[in-house]
Amino acid sequence: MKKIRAAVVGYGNIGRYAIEALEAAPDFEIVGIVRRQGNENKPLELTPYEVVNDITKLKDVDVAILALPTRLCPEQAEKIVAMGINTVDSFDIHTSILDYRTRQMEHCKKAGRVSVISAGWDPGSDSIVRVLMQSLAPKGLTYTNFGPGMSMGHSVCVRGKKGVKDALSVTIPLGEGIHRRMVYVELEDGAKLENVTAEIKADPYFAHDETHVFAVANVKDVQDMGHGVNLVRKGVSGKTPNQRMEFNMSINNPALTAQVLVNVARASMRLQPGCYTMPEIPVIDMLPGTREDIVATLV
Ligand SMILES: NC(=O)C1=CN([C@@H]2O[C@H](COP(=O)(O)OP(=O)(O)OC[C@H]3O[C@@H](n4cnc5c(N)ncnc54)[C@H](OP(=O)(O)O)[C@@H]3O)[C@@H](O)[C@H]2O)C=CC1
Ligand SMILES: N[C@@H](CCCC(=O)C(=O)O)C(=O)O
Repeated sequence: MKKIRAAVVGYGNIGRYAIEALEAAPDFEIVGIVRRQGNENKPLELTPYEVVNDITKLKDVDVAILALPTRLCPEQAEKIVAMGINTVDSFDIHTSILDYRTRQMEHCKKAGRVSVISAGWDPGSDSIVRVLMQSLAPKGLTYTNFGPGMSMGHSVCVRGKKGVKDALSVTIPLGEGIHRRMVYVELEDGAKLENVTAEIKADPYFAHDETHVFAVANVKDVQDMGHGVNLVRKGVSGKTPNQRMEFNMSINNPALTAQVLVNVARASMRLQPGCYTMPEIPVIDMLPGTREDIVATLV
């Protein structure tokens, strides 16, 4: 059977784990990796692969996994679908997802291609669980409690601030979906902690949560990629109250996110042209194999 030809765009945390997830998948082949620096200082583990600085240099790519900082995804998704290549990404600014989907829908329909956006674990697989739980108990309350653990979106956001060499943002659950942000920054020479703190607190990633910023000598010494979620809903099925449901996971953040990106890259090959979020995709299409085998074994 013809394998799905995937490219990975960006070789940071998610990019590295995306390569591993693609290598472990039975139905994918890696066409190449797109990096800002191209082939320069190619890491040893990428020896078997073509590394380029522009996706146009790779042949016959079916789907591009955008392992880029969230804020760069919309622009790249627009550019890459216009080349006739499907895209998947883990864009995680929840308040901007609908706008992004609306804009990317137009680009996908014009190009006759598919984008799956905001696919990771949150937004992503948690979004599917929230939709499912709400369908099981249509009236009620759902709480998404993260961590404690490293939020990659928040860490990437802080790393992009002036005066910051490296950063780690840890999410602390306070209960009922409320979180505290503990941010550890390695500052550039001459940068002032108070200026960096003010910039972080003003960013939409942090503006609505209690946030504390600390300077550390070396972020690598305090980093841990573990994270997790506790999703709970209590509500009413029909007219019957007290229905309580819960979903928990404790994970390596980039490994889980990359696995989901590979799953939706697969699903993208089976969808009609358009832009989708995860609850809009049949979950069965995220697995390799035939629908018949999956129905026979998992339904
Ligand atoms: N939805 C979800 O559940 C989740 C979403 N995410 C999202 O994934 C995103 C990526 O996270 P992560 O892999 O840790 O990020 P990294 O910073 O580790 O990697 C991003 C890579 O993008 C490339 N890149 C291209 N342009 C730029 C630029 N201007 N600045 C910085 N990097 C650039 C770089 O690769 P190169 O040098 O090779 O060009 C870089 O290594 C996060 O922003 C987060 O929002 C993360 C976890 C979960
Ligand atoms: N989008 C997150 C994954 C969900 C956890 C989260 O949003 C948080 O810790 O705030 C991330 O970037 O790590």
